[in-house]
Amino acid sequence: MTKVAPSLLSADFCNMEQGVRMMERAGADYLHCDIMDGVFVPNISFGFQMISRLNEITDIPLDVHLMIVQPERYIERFAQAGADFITVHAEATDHLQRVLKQIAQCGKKPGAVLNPATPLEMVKYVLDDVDMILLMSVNPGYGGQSFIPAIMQKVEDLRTMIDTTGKKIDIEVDGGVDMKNCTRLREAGATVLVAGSAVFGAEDPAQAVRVLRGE
Ligand SMILES: O=C(CO)[C@@H](O)[C@H](O)COP(=O)(O)O
Ligand SMILES: [Fe+2]
Repeated sequence: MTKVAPSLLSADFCNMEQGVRMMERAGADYLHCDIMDGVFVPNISFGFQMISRLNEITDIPLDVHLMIVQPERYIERFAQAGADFITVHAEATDHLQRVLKQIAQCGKKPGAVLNPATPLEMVKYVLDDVDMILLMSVNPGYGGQSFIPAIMQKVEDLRTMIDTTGKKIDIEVDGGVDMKNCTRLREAGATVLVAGSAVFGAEDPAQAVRVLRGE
């Protein structure tokens, strides 16, 4: 079944716990935590301390999306802070396979992330090393952007690539996911949908989560 990971980037940063409780009530499967360093992306969000506190206050698995250069420098710190999934951008490291191994060695679930213009070839030879591939459907850095339509085909192509190997790897899609494109995304093969504005901006977040999940 499709999982929904609301992005805390769309929560009120002065009331983060309230945002977490709202997502617990809404039935979120994961909490998506966007870590931005102001170098890989033109924005700065939050870091270890936030992950650590989130881990203390909730049982929902933390899906930590690292938008930082040379993520290998900080894997242990995010693992210790309580991340469950750690995803790293293929564009941000020269040694993707090594970083994915490092995440697994820390006992966490590794994922590779591709920006919209990055070809699927970049993950073709690391499929043994991931639990998840995250396809960005906006250029990373901000919430509330519009879904790039070409990514629908990319999801289909990645599903074919994964299925031909027989491996069980989640396809997560992040950026501009909403009620209008979620059905097609699930049909294309997405298994985890990240949604910031579509859930936090909804009148009824629980209903939004159900629609995104296809219930
Ligand atoms: O990683 C990112 C942005 O860089 C995302 O996780 C956004 O935070 C998703 O927000 P919406 O596009 O769903 O509003
Ligand atoms: Fe994200």
